[in-house]
Amino acid sequence: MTKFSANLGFLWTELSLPDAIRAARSAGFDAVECHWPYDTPTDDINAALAETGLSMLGLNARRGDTSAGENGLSALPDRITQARSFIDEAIQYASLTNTACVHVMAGFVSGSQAHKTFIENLQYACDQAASHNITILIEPLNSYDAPGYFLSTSEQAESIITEVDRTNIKLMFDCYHIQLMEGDLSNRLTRLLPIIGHIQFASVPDRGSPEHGEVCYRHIFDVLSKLGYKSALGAEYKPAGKTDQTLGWMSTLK
Ligand SMILES: O=C(O)[C@@H](O)C(=O)CO
Ligand SMILES: [Mg+2]
Repeated sequence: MTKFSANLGFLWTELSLPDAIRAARSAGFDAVECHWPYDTPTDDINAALAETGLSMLGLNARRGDTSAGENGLSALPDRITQARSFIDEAIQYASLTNTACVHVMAGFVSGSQAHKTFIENLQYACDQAASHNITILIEPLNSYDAPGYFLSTSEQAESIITEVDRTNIKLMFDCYHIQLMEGDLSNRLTRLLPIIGHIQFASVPDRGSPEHGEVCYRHIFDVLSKLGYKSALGAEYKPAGKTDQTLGWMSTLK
């Protein structure tokens, strides 16, 4: 039976994070994950997790000045100090909430200096995270939604992971982004499984609930089940309306 994690960056966004955790439990999710939880005290998160019995699978380091369009700082050569302070903050928050993974975002930049900066910041993040048993994730984003984002394909992520050369760095394989950029999801999931730390999904191309669109998630989840993948899959889609009214897929895709 497939397990699902509710991505609270997109689902139940009208609720506070603790109440969204409770809503995810009531809806039958097996775990939760979020984007940027920093306005919520860790005690409130922990109370909701304890009450529901759910665990938090992942959170993101801050992205920088989002009003100026920033989307991560970790590959920006002139922002290393701030990028590392966001990494420290994310690891601290994850450690206090027993969160398994921290997603470190690269940002809008390109070139060899950016590549070097991203590698070194990721090595820093992995070394800080190791003693807390936290895994660092990197996620390729598609170039329709995030044009100019430094990391855009699973192939680039694979070579970065090799170069970072730490045991606690993995790929966040978001089927939505990877279908838009590269396709061939079944073969790619199979080949990349050893370096995958978390999987997310949404319909393609509209990033809605997963029962429609060009990807047959029934097939993808069967592939993962045959591969022995047991971790909860992250439902990271933008609900059309109230989240509770978009969950019909949960019973058919279980
Ligand atoms: O796919 C996404 O957008 C997310 O997983 C994320 O972490 C923020 O960009
Ligand atoms: Mg994602």
